[in-house]
Amino acid sequence: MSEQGTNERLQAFRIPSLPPDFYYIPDFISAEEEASILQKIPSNRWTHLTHRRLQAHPSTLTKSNTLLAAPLPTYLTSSILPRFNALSIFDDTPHQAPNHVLINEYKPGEGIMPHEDGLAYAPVVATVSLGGSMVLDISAKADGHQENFELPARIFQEPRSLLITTGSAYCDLMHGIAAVEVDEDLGAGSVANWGLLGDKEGIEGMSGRSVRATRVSLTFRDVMRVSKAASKVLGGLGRR
Ligand SMILES: O=C(O)CCC(=O)C(=O)O
Ligand SMILES: [Fe+2]
Repeated sequence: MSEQGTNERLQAFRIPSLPPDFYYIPDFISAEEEASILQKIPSNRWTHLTHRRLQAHPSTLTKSNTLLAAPLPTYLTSSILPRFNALSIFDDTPHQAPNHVLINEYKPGEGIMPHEDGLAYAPVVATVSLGGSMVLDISAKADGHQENFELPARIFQEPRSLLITTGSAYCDLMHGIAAVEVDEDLGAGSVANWGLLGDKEGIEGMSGRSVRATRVSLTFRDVMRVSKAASKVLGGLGRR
């Protein structure tokens, strides 16, 4: 996101105290939209891993990290893409729009090891959370210098929220989710996006604890390398 692309509205959601280019927006989608998306995720496309299950739309990348061009399903785009556009989130990526969505589902006690998302994608991830809350742990890479910021840090993601990770936050940091059933010690001093949360009171009422429920995340990305070959073949067949 360039300075021009980053509009005023987005600046209000920047997570202070962290390296630049994390933005957190609570209540990005409505409860009705959340329920509708959850209900439309196909039950027969999951790949099961030890600590989560996932599916990729429109498809998994090839071995050379190429996306075979195909549209995203409309249930993932109809309410969400116009809002991304209004915030100029993908204005500076090669295709100026997300072309790939990874859906991850975590049951209580599941998580994902610290990692970085790498070079197959433009350095912008927009993550919509559905169903449950959890803490995303942010840490510096072993070789990274981030003296001005307090790392590791924690970002609390509520259901229906959007987290944008871009710029150096994408390139220089790692993220992971602890495999726990309860996130603890949540408060103003320990959660980087505390001031931006939609429901701090709910956490305070639980003395800084948040019990995990099943969480589904939609990670929207722009894959750099796209092949039109497959769609040409299919289009050609379709015309016959
Ligand atoms: O579920 C999330 O929010 C994180 C998923 C993730 O890091 C990934 O798919 O690369
Ligand atoms: Fe990731």
